[in-house]
Amino acid sequence: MHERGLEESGSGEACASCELDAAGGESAASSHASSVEEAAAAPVVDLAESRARIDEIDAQIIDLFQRRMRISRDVAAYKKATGMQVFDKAREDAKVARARELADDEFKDYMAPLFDLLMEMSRSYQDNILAHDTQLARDARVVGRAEFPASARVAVQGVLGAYSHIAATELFNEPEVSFLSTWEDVCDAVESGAAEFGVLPLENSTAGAVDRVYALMRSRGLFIVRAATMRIEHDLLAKPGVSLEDVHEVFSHEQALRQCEGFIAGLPGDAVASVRANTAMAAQAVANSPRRDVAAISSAACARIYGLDVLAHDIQDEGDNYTRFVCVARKPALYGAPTTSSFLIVTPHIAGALHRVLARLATLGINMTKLQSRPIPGREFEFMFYVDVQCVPGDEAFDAMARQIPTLCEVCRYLGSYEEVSC
Ligand SMILES: C=C(O[C@@H]1C=C(C(=O)O)C=C[C@H]1O)C(=O)O
Repeated sequence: MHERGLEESGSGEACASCELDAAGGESAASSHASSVEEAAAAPVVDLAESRARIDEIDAQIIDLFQRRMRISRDVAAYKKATGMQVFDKAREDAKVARARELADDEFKDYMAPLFDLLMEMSRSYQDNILAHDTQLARDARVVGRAEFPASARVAVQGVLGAYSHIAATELFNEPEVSFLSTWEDVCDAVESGAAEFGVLPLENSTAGAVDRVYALMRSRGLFIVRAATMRIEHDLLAKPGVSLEDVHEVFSHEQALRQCEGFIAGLPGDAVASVRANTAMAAQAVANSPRRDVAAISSAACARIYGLDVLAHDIQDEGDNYTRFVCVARKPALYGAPTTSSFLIVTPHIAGALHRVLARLATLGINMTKLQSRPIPGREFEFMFYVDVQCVPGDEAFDAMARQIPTLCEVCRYLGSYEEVSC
């Protein structure tokens, strides 16, 4: 009964545990190995022979699978002619329930994952045949290739020496930088054309996602055209001649202060932490202060800009600290050698909706490098997802994905394809 349907003709295919039953009078292989003597007495099933039998069955599975998929093709044609959706939940639920009924008790629980996979492949095949012309596919078709510009008008939030400014100078050889007060202002400048590009921090390896920047990626129509990961090295800066013993107050951005708590606690002069809007402003405040007992946690670049000395270098308590910045523009473009694409999706609020998206990426052989969930404003307990994948327009996998993934989502917005650089 173990190979019901496939072996109806009774080709003599026997079950290994039945053979053991016959030979040793026991039903489970594990009990055969319960003692050394019994294990020695038990007949060992030949591995090569078992594998040869598995190979034979697999050949039949392949044949049946292909027959099933060819029928799926007919179903796709029917759905195209009648305008029916590819996914039919009621039919799939009934199929899994029936498979559980047909399977022996021992194998019932394998039926749902087995049929989920079979039906996912059948749906993927149908979606491919239907070649949906989605907005994502249209956006990807028009995105052009170009060299990344060496100089440009670039907007950043903060002041001279802020990490976003350093990122802008790493991304562009000769940026003409404008310093704005907020990330919203940076997006406004890019949208209005006042700046060609904006540089925004998207995530930090210790502090996590920068929620407000993610929200802007959703609400604004901007595209990522490059990403830069920068190792953040926090330094302690003070006026020339000030020593570690003199420091009684340390200025910095609250995240930097948190990342250097242990260092501050270990300072000889019982120093207290004092929050500033950002690390560059902290350096500026030390430079402008008449006091000689203050220091700033900031960057080596800010030491040069504000005429301060580096009292201690690389002072964060824990290992490496990276921030990933994105360079955004009004239009998508493939600059240099892009490898990563980002998009934002909202899946239907039903069981398995996100699973179907992830399964489709797996079916298409696409490597997903990020999945970030954020609440949808105004919709309680519903989430949108930011997805990064390792393929770009023009790749066969991307083009298939662009036609298929939007059909599984309520919203699927392309956020751009870009090269990832480190600085
Ligand atoms: C093949 C069909 O399309 C899809 C795939 C199914 C399958 O592979 O069995 C079942 C339902 C649909 O989600 C169908 O509608 O019958």
